[in-house]
Parts: sequence; structure tokens; C-alpha cells
Amino acid sequence: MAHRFLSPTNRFSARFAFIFTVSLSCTYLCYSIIFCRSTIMTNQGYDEKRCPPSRNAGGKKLLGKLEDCALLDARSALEESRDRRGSSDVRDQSKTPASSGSHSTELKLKNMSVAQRYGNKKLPNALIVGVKKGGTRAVLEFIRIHPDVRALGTEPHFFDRNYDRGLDWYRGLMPRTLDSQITLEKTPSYFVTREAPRRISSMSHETKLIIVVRNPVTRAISDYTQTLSKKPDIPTFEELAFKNRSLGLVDTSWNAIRIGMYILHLENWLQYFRLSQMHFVSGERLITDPAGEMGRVQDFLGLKRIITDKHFYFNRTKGFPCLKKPESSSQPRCLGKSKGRTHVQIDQEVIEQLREFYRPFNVKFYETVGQDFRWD
Ligand SMILES: Nc1ncnc2c1ncn2[C@@H]1O[C@H](COP(=O)(O)OS(=O)(=O)O)[C@@H](OP(=O)(O)O)[C@H]1O
Repeated sequence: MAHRFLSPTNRFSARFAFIFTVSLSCTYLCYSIIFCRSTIMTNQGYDEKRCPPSRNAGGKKLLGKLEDCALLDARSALEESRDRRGSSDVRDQSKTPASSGSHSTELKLKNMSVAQRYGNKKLPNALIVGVKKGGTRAVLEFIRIHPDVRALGTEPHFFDRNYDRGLDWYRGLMPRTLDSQITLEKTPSYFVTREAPRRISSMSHETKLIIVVRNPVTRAISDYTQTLSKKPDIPTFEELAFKNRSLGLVDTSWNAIRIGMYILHLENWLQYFRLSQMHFVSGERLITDPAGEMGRVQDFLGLKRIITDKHFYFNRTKGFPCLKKPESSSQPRCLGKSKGRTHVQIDQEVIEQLREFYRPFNVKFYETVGQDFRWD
């Protein structure tokens, strides 16, 4: 109606203004779509490059984090060292003796940054394969202060849960190392995984294996204590450990019991590896004499003995040996709260029954490895 009252000139102007507005809006819309899409695509490409999507997203708490992807590349050596210091849960520095080992710490930091710049990601030459609750974290944290060792901080579970991801994925998780350095990871469940020895030997026949063993009865209680802390409603230790307690019938299908039958698992490993490729760390001596045990670990790995008693102090609050603070930090380095916790109280009679049960397995184990761990 309105345009009937407009002059032809005005009508032309109004039409022109309308067409101009519409084309301007269209141009803006197209520009927004193209720009926005390219931004999203760029980000996706970048993320994919940095971090392949996890197949087990959500399922594997550790793999879902940093080490799941190649971000390890970007994680600086210094940050890694800071992370480890941050895992310390003991702050009573008054009981920490004067710092030592500063030379090796400096050397370590220097080697780490050189490795970060010039090193390559390599498949591990050594693995801490077990046993669960044996003291594997302590061995890893202690050995990684050696300047010629680079270790993956988390458990990749490659040879048990993630084997189908392939060796390239596995290699991608590793820290960069120089040719002279050893690459190491620890996953305690490998020791009881049937396929693990075959898979590891097919990666390399020369892989060095470290096995931290501990009195199987104490190990089982430690294992149970850990499970109970996560699932408070599980049956009692006694209920799970026996099929029939009065008959002394132990339930060997319970993992906490089965893991401690070391000789059975070791026989599987001996089908693929020579005994000389394995080193057994005593979980007990690791606590009473960490420097002695770590001395033997260094010998086994062909490393110069750099980690000595100067690197440790006994932290009375923790009740365990801890690493002395590095010069650059004011924090001592103890393992986290889940390491060295108070065990569930177990009836002495139950402990005796289990000791009896394990004795023949232990004896056979001592004979095979040529060491008496004195668990009986
Ligand atoms: N220095 C030091 N500090 C703290 N804890 C130490 C240390 N050395 C050995 N241990 C013992 O390590 C036990 C935990 O073993 P793992 O690290 O192999 O556990 S896990 O399988 O990785 O969960 C842990 O077991 P629990 O005492 O039962 O908690 C410790 O006894």
C-alpha cells in the first residue's frame, strides 16, 4: 500500500536499499560460516595431531590423561621433575637431612633438557613388570633420578590392556632419550599376564626385566587394603582368601592370592627370557636398605652406581625411606599416600595358614631364581 504513495525515484531508492541490505546480510552470513568452519577444522586437525582420541576414553584413568597422547613431547623435563616433587605428601622438612646428590641432580637436569631437545622416543629397553604392591613405584622413582635413565611416570598397560594400539602408539608415550640413556616403564600387572612375556620378547628379546617381589602374604593384605579403600563393601579378607577356612582350603582364584604364587608366573616368563635378563628386587630390603637394592638395580641395567645412600633419608612421619630434596627444591620427595599405608588388621591364625600355603611355592621360587627372600 505504502509504495503507492512513493514517487518513482523514492521507490527506486527503497528497492536499492532493500537489495543492498539483503546482499550485505548474505555476504556476512557466508563469511561467518566459512570463517567459523575453518577455525573448527584447524583446531580439530591440531588436536588430532597432538592427541589421538582414546579408545578407552574414561575407562583408563591414567591413559585418559597426559600420557595417552603424544603430549609427552611437549612436557618439559623440568615440569616432569616438578610433578614428581609435587607427589610428595610429606612436608616435615625438619627431619630432612641436608640435601645431597646435587651433582647428580644437576647432571640429571642437564641430560633431561638435552634429551628433550636432541633425544628420540624409543621403545623401552627395560621394564618393571611386577609385582603389584611389591614396591614397583619406589623402584621407578628411585631409578629415574639416575641421569642415564628416562622413565614414563604412569603405567601404560601396553602389554596387557592396550596391545592392539600397536608399538608406534607405545613408543609415542615414551620420554625422549639420548642413545646413551635407558628408557623405562613400569606396569606391575605384566607379571601375571599370560601373553605379556611373548609380546615383550617379540618387541625385543633383549629387554631387561625388573621384578620387585615381596612376602606374598603381606602383598595380598596390601592388595586387599587397596581394594577396600576403593570399595568399602567387599567381603572380609578371610572370606575372600579361603574356600573353606577350617579345612585350610585357600581360594587360588582370588587375584590377591594368585599373584603371590610367583613361581607359576615366573615359569611362563622363563619360556621367553633367560634368568640373566631378569633382576629380582626384594621389596623388604628396598625399605630397609634402598641404596643397596638400587645399587644392584643399577648394576643390572649396566649403569654407573650414582644412586647411593646419600640420596635417601628415613622419614619418620612416613615410616619409609624417601629421596632427599634436590637442591632446586625445598620439598623432600616421598611416595604418595597410597604407598605405605596402614594395613587392615588380619587374624594371626589366618596369616599362619597363608604362610603355610605359600611355603612350597616360595621354596620353588627361591630355587629357581637362586635367592632366598626369607619370607618363611
Ligand atoms: N620408600 C617407600 N615409600 C613408600 N612405600 C614403599 C617404599 N618402598 C617400598 N614401598 C612399598 O611399596 C608398596 C606399594 O607397591 P607398588 O608401588 O608396587 O604398588 S602398585 O602395585 O603400584 O600399586 C607399599 O605397600 P603398602 O605398604 O602396602 O602400601 C610399600 O610398602
